[in-house]
Amino acid sequence: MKFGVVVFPGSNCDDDMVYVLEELCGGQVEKVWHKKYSLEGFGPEDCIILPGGFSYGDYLRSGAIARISHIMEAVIKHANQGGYVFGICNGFQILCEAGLLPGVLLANENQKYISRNVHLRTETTNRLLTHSLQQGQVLTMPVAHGDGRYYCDENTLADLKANDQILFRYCSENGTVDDTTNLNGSVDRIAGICNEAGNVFGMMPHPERASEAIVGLEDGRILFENLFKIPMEAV
Ligand SMILES: NC(=O)CC[C@H](N)C(=O)O
Repeated sequence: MKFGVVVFPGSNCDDDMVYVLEELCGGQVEKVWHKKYSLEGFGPEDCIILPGGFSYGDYLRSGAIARISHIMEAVIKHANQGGYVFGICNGFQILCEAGLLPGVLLANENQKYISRNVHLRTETTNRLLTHSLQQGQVLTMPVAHGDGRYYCDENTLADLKANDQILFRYCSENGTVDDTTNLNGSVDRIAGICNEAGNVFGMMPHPERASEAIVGLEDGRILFENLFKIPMEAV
């Protein structure tokens, strides 16, 4: 399997993604420009990454313009055929705008850009991205966003819970989720989710910025290593 890292005007985590997947994980990676109409050369066994950044300057609404870019038609097709897609930060925002994931990312509750390390509680290990973790395991990695407040209505939240689609919630160092872990006002402290089928993942924190000892944090690499087990049946 190989990875395609989509590059939009304003993406700024694409090189970090390529570095982690290629240099640290030993994977095969190709960048894919947003103006392409197809994902030619990629199959259902390949994983498409939507990296973080400020696609189209975050004008209109984060991810709202990227969602109508040429390449997203191909990404939606890839996902609908069962292909894996992983969106990080701005990538998560784009996946929600595109309807590949439920809900939306709103401006942070405090109306400020938040850039700091956070703790994440692993909510499920039944999904490819988290399969090697322990239920409740706490990971540490940075967030860097202005529009990170995950919102969905009550019915959608009930579905996310019932279908085991919540991957991570913001928590304290010891794994508790309470008022002190309300980072940005997200519904139920949600930091990352997947679709019902389990082939589309999105999260606001940045695992690619926490993937080697030299940067002080390594938990993020676990998530990328898990993707090398595509398809889920291979786990
Ligand atoms: N690091 C990022 O991907 C930034 C995400 C987004 N543009 C925001 O500020 O909310």
